[in-house]
Amino acid sequence: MEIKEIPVEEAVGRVVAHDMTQIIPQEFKGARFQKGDVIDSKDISTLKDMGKEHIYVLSLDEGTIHEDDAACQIAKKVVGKNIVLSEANEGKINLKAEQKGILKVDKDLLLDVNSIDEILITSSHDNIFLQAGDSLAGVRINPLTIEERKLKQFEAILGDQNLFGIEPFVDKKVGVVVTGNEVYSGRIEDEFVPTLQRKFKRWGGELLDSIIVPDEVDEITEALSNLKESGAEVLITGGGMSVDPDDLTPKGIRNTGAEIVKYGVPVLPGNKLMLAYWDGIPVLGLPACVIFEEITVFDLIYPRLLTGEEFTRNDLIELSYGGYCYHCDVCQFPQCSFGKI
Ligand SMILES: Nc1nc2c(c(=O)[nH]1)N[C@H]1C(S)=C(S)[C@@H](COP(=O)(O)OP(=O)(O)OC[C@H]3O[C@@H](n4cnc5c(N)ncnc54)[C@H](O)[C@@H]3O)O[C@H]1N2
Ligand code: MOO
Repeated sequence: MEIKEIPVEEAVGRVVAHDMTQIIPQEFKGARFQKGDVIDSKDISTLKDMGKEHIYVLSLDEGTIHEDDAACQIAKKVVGKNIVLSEANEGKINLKAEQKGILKVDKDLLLDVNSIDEILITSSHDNIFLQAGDSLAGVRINPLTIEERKLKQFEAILGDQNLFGIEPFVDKKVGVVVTGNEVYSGRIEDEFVPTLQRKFKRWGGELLDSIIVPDEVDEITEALSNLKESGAEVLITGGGMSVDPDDLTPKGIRNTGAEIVKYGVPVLPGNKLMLAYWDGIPVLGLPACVIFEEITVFDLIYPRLLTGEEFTRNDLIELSYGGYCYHCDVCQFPQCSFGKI
């Protein structure tokens, strides 16, 4: 890389070799141009206002690329669907969510591409919930200029894959079966439906209908069947998931003929959750801790179900790492370690 003096009129597209200060009394004092900035046509007049007839620019060696251009090229290659890119600045580009959804990160590939020292790609966690406009990752070029061969090396590792994508939400109709003799008989007021309504507001989905049944296996199975018939796209049961003789909900779900993915998930709170699929419809058996705790395993699984993701037994086992909630005084989820793999 070489430093050259050139007339400002010839500076468009060239790279500034050092910071250049502008002072406008009562208005501005600072580096109007910084080392590494690329000059565009609008900048010529500003440079003249600053008294510059000539400036120092960096001349790129053959086979090298400016940090901003390289960051742009790389950022475009690593993004999949529903992600937008910021402008390049100081060799860095931020990636943001174009719409609400679940972030998908190819973690292994992320580690592979970061084996090139000149390219630094930083990511949020796989499977986190993002609102439109949320930042999720950064792409930075380490030196001011990077050799083209490093970009080729990066492309060879990436192939036709990408690192990041956002799976959008689809609002689904949810059928809820509340179980428990104490609720059915009216001894206590149901807390499941109000809790779930709050969760639907936060994550999405809408209540199709809810049915309260006693702790009777056949009644649980029949209520699920009725809600399925009515067009439920997700089925949820509340309560009766633990070890007492009256905890009969898992049996009620099994008796529908649904395929059980797993009963018992290594996440706290929420160990006693069951996930099954019944003709492709997810069935979630929720333990009663969901009505007591602010955030549980439900909040890790349900938003992903809204994207149409199909969970395997292994996906549920993977939740064990990071699946321990700290019960903070003020809950910051999802900006915390809960559910981060
Ligand atoms: N010895 C063990 N005890 C418990 C275990 C265990 O593994 N071994 N598991 C614990 C876990 S984890 C959970 S979570 C809880 C609750 O599990 P259940 O889903 O079986 O809850 P229930 O027995 O049905 O009810 C517990 C409690 O919550 C009230 N409840 C239930 N449904 C409603 C509702 N719709 N509205 C309001 N309140 C409701 C119910 O009246 C009980 O007071 O079990 C641990 N125990
Ligand atoms: O389903 Mo329970 O967490 O684990 O309280």
